[in-house]
Amino acid sequence: MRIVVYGAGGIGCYVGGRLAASGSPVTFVGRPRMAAELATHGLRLTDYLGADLRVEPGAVRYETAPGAAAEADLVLVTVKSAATATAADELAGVLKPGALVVSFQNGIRNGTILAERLTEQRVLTGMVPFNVLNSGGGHFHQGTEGALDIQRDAALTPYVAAFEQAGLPLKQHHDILPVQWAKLLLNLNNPINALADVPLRDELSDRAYRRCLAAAQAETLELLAAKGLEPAQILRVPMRRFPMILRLPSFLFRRLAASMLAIDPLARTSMWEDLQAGRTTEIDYLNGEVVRLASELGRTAPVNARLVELIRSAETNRRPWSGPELLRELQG
Ligand SMILES: NC(=O)C1=CN([C@@H]2O[C@H](COP(=O)(O)OP(=O)(O)OC[C@H]3O[C@@H](n4cnc5c(N)ncnc54)[C@H](OP(=O)(O)O)[C@@H]3O)[C@@H](O)[C@H]2O)C=CC1
Ligand SMILES: CC(C)(CO)C(=O)C(=O)O
Repeated sequence: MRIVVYGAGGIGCYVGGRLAASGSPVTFVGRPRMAAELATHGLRLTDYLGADLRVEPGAVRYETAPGAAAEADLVLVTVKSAATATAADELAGVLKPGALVVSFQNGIRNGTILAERLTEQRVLTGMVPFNVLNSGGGHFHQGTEGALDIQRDAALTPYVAAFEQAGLPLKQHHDILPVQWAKLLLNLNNPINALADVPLRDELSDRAYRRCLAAAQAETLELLAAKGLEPAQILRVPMRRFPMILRLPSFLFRRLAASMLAIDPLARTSMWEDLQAGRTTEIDYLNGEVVRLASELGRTAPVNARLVELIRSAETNRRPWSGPELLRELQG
């Protein structure tokens, strides 16, 4: 039952690391920079509940060539969305027929991109609800709560115990699409956090940034209603009530939505990390997905479209946006 993590960065090292720390045979496939880091430091996996686990350098199997996936029974795909098609083509050249492939990525279409290219394998869609902070030196920290969500499938049965053992139980769903859209509603905050250039907790404590997110979510919820798709409830409150809660004055928000601010003080979004590292972001797969949905319905999504444009421009020319400034821009 060899597990391969394909695209082992923040999420891949954390999820694969916890599986390895609890005794599962895991091979990581990723970049030479990460291979060197883990060869020196090994892995340290911590979480908001106080877990502190280690995988010693000699026990981390980190490879940089796709061929390392040839022996995989289960592949966890954890590349960013823009890299999915290339990863799928590489995997198609090496995987055994019948191998199980799971996308643990944000966005809606990664599972489809994988399935189109991996016709001899079984592809499932998963979702990671929590934040992982890559602190460097092989240390990955889960900063928020949540179980791994995944499309229900009998092929998962041999792996359920391993994930349970790793402290990452799988929550299986008959229909994963409403779960993906619920997560995407939260990820609409990724560009706002990346443009704000502050930790998530500071950003969500600022009502102007929250109103930006509320506007992006309200626009998306209307489109989903028009499409007849009800997002799943993945947090304590139904998704459709989020915009109203986000718009509350800060003293009320802190009182009524304390759990939304229960985030590691250093945590930021994966899109902030991309801008920081000078990489192309996932904006086309997040807010861009809303713009696509609007056009499919013959409508527009001006708030999300503007966020796409602002991130496109920040990919080459970055500067921090204050809350009121960003709100004016989105209302404009
Ligand atoms: N970080 C977080 O807190 C969360 C992230 N997510 C989602 O999880 C997914 C993964 O995110 P995250 O872990 O942050 O991303 P990272 O960028 O940290 O990790 C992905 C890694 O895969 C590498 N990679 C890309 N293409 C290949 C390839 N063909 N072969 C081998 N390695 C490759 C990347 O290298 P390079 O950069 O050089 O291309 C990078 O090191 C995303 O969809 C993200 O939105 C979901 C929940 C929370
Ligand atoms: C968990 C969350 C919403 C924030 O870290 C995320 O998915 C991301 O950063 O991409």
